[in-house]
Amino acid sequence: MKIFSASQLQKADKISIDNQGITSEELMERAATRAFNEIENILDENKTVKLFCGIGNNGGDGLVIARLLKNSGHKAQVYAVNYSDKRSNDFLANNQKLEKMGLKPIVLKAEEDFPKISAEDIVIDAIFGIGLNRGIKGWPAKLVHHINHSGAFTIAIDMPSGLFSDQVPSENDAVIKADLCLTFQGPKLVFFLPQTMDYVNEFKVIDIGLDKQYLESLDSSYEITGRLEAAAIYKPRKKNTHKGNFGHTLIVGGSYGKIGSVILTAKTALKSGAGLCTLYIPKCGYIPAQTAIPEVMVLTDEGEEKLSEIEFDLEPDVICFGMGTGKDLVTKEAFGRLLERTKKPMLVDADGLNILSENKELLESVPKNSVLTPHPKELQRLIGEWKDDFDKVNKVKSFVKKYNLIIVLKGAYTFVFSGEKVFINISGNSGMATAGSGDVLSGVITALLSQGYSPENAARFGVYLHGKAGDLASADIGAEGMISGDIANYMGRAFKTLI
Ligand SMILES: NC(=O)C1=CN([C@@H]2O[C@H](COP(=O)(O)OP(=O)(O)OC[C@H]3O[C@@H](n4cnc5c(N)ncnc54)[C@H](O)[C@@H]3O)[C@@H](O)[C@H]2O)[C@@H](O)CC1
Ligand SMILES: [K+]
Repeated sequence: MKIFSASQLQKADKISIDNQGITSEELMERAATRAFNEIENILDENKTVKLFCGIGNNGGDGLVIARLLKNSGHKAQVYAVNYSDKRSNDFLANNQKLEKMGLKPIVLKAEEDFPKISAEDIVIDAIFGIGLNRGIKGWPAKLVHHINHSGAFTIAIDMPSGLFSDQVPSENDAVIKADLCLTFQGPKLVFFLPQTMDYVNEFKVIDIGLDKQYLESLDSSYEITGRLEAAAIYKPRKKNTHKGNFGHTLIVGGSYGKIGSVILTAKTALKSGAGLCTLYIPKCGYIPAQTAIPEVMVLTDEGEEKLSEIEFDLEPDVICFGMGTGKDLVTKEAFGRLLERTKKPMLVDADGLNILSENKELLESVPKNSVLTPHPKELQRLIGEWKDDFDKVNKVKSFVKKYNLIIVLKGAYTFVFSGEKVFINISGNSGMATAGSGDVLSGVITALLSQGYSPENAARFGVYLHGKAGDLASADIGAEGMISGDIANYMGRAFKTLI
């Protein structure tokens, strides 16, 4: 699923109206009716709905919803948030229809007019949608705070009012905090960025029937990775195969006290379908690794406690480097030599990334199309500071183009940057914020690379599977109870959900 900008959606509205031979009022009726159907599904008859309508088309949607609520016998109070006297045509048309039914919106013009909102009420926010072009100021801003402080379950129509679709609000801007956002046609980029995601606790996409062909023709850098997209990438195994078909992964990492990290990565690689897996670790890790995973082969470095040479006599299909290595000079130098010798795309994580950040000249030697998996702090060390999330996204886009790499930026929504594209993953949960979760992610992506997935698909699919395995683990044992080894243990079941 592509993510469209506000201007693309506004244009798609117009084109759909023309192609379908309908009026904009009819499109509004369709969009708002579908939103109403969702609202009705979760409405409890005893609840009072307080609808706050702006005076543009987002407000028009609110008025349609008010009419439908009244028709189906719900208790609804409708307020027109009169921040200006320039009402849109479709707002006016729907206001008339509502008045004909004997329901006249109460006009709010100042703070004295604000109604009491109790925590038991349901608020529908139809004040501003994608037409927002400046921060909300004055008494409407106070109304937004009044709604946010009420404790009422708040449903935003299309966008939480005050949230821009293409910029981060400033600290002084008033923005609705929506428990649920019913968003038209597709989610907006700001729903996924760390600085703005908290305004949308949950969102549901309402298909308002815009012209499919036109939408498909639109260019967008941003795409969602959900179940459908993951299933399209998945290549089920053929019957006539042997372990050699699924590749040999070499996982290089670990140091004294941090052998667990590479063990987790290797275990996950095997549980994600890698045919063979060899661990390359300092000597001190030999017994723990052999004991923890009998299926893995273990090679040891000359170094007792840290990697110092990285010499091996095998031809892996993919090399993964960096978890638990530390950044010692001998390790850095051995990593540099490994990069020089490696031609196939590899995966670099954790201290591997920190070594690259401290020795930027090494970035030129990272094989093209390699996958780097930083968390935000590691990313900052790699690319420098950013002003806000939009600036960060642009900086990462330039970085991946400059070095021909793929960046997996880990977070509540993990972003995969590849060429012009940014893929936003929607599986996963807060239980995955636990030690070693990143080591597991490296394991699954490495295993997919070894099985012949392209680096972009391996990154995108691996991130999805990692999140899905986390969701299955959380459903069974709870977000607090799960540890990263559980994510590895649920990997097979994550694949099975795609069959
Ligand atoms: N035919 C269509 O175009 C459809 C539009 N729909 C709805 O229409 C919405 C967009 O409607 P509009 O373009 O009328 O815009 P909004 O309803 O979001 O905003 C109304 C107007 O307020 C003004 N404004 C913006 N920021 C302001 C601020 N901070 N303070 C005061 N005034 C401000 C702008 O002039 C803007 O056009 C969508 O989000 C969606 O809810 C849907 O009904 C689907 C169909
Ligand atoms: K809204």
